[in-house]
Amino acid sequence: MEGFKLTDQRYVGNLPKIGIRPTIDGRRRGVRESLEETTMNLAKSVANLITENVFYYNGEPVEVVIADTCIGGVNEAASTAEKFRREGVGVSLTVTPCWCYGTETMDMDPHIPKAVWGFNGTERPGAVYLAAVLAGYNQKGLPTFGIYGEDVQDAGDTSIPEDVREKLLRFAKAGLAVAMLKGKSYLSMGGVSMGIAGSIVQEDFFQNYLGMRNEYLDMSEFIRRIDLEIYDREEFEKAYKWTKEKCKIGPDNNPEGAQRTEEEKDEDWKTSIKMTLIARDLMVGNPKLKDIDYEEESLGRNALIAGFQGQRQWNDYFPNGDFMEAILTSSFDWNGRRSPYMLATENDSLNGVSMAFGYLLTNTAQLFADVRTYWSPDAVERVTGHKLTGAGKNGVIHLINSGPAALDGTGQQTVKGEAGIKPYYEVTDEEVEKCLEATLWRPANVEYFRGGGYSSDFLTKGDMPVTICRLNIVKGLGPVLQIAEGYTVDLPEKVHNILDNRTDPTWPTTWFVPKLTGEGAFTDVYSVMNNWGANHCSMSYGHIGADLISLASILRIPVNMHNVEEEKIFRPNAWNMFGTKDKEASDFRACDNFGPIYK
Ligand SMILES: C[C@H](O)[C@@H](O)[C@@H](O)C(=O)CO
Ligand SMILES: [Mn+2]
Repeated sequence: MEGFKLTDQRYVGNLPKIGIRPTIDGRRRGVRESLEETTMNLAKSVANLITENVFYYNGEPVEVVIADTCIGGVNEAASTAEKFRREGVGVSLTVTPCWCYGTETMDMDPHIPKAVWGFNGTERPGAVYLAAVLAGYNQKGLPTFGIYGEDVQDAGDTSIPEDVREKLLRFAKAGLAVAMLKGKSYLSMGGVSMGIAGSIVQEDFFQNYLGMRNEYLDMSEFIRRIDLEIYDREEFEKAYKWTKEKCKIGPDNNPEGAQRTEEEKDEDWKTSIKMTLIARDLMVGNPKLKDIDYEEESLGRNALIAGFQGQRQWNDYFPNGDFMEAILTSSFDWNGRRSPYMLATENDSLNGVSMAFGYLLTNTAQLFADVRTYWSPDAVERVTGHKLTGAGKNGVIHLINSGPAALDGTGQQTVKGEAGIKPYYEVTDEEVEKCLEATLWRPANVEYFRGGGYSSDFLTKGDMPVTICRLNIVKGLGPVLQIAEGYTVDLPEKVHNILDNRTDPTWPTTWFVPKLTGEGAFTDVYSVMNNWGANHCSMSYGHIGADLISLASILRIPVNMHNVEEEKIFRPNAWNMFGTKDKEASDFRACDNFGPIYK
């Protein structure tokens, strides 16, 4: 990102780097000398590929560290490991064009995601090393991705073929996501929301699978901070002014007698803004709080992910969390564009993790939603008189929740000339305005939210490639991930209005259709809905199913349902040893065998 300045160093410590390990045949007096330059050049071209294509959440290019020397044996392997520790390397990528000594050159750190690229040449046997070292990794229980290009290259060729490039980048992104999660917190603001199992925080899962810690607070902390004005008061004034200018208040849908008064509504608006400031400060701290003598509060909880219970106790008495959730999960606020915060509605921690997966792989805002209704073509026709055609012809799934989805989900940003969602550092000021313009803030439904508040109401533009995913936990099995790639759909206005009015029209709607494969859970649209494992999903822009699969495999989370093309599936080499015909079943066996990384 040329000219991009780091504005937002929100987590404790440095961001994890990617370490490159050029391995070499250790024999001096001829062999090693003849290979030094080629091997180091290979490392350098992989480093360039990564810094040009992989970015941290804040838009900075990912930092790459190359071993000081080629690694010809155990001494150099140990020095490299030492350097990587010193430099904060979180992902390891070994490259070689030649034969080297497998277990003598391996990276033995069990907590660092690993891949090896064995150059496909024949003058020197890089592919032979690849096979030998992967056998070593498998034998030692250190799952490692193997990268072997399909076409033979000439010795000394430093170009990276397309298939190799795709795998290197997929691994780099997935590995980095794993490294980014490690050491961060999930902050549970409140307890279990309305009996939603995802808001029962499973500590063992966070600790063993993600390397994260769990932090908790009671929602009364919001009251204390509101009453004692423990937030940046100048920022509050700025935010209030901004929202008055930019946030369009929509019609009140409550029956007349039940509507909140204008004074109550203005107070709700102010409280909603304060909740937003407070939730953010609770997650990541705010140096400004130290200036007003709240030094402890200024530190925050190092939370990469948080959840807000809201319903019931809070929302029964105070304004709901919709404004807070929608603004924090978006790519902008009154301070301008900034990276989104992963804040799960209803404290659904498992959906919060699903959001974080999508976010860390793409740097884009995620849409938290209820997977509300499958509308079959027949049901739509019965209710609206309209026969669905085009992308929605096989039926549509209504994604809608009580107003927390990121405003980026309006689809008002442009990617290659089409509607899309971009990382905040690529979003333009004009696109921010368009997202705000496409959103109405509707006085909350007071039957559900007795304390009032404001729900964001928008309709997602159609034709965007998107992926929904969801992490579930099954007793005895552990975590499982489900993934559905598909598209957002435009319905005729009249049809949308009739269907939307059957739910709560004050909430944001996305019409979603999965890509169908005609098999299993993707036989038809109904079967996707019918196989969804919980009430929520997280939606990410783009078809990122293959990236999610690679990420899940590093975390040893099996994928129980996906519609990703077989040729894009990329998992550690060991997975092949659990069976090659039925990849879904072998994934379960491999994950079970290796178990969570941080156990
Ligand atoms: C208002 C309702 O309680 C909604 O919040 C409810 O449908 C859900 O979102 C459940 O996940
Ligand atoms: Mn919900």
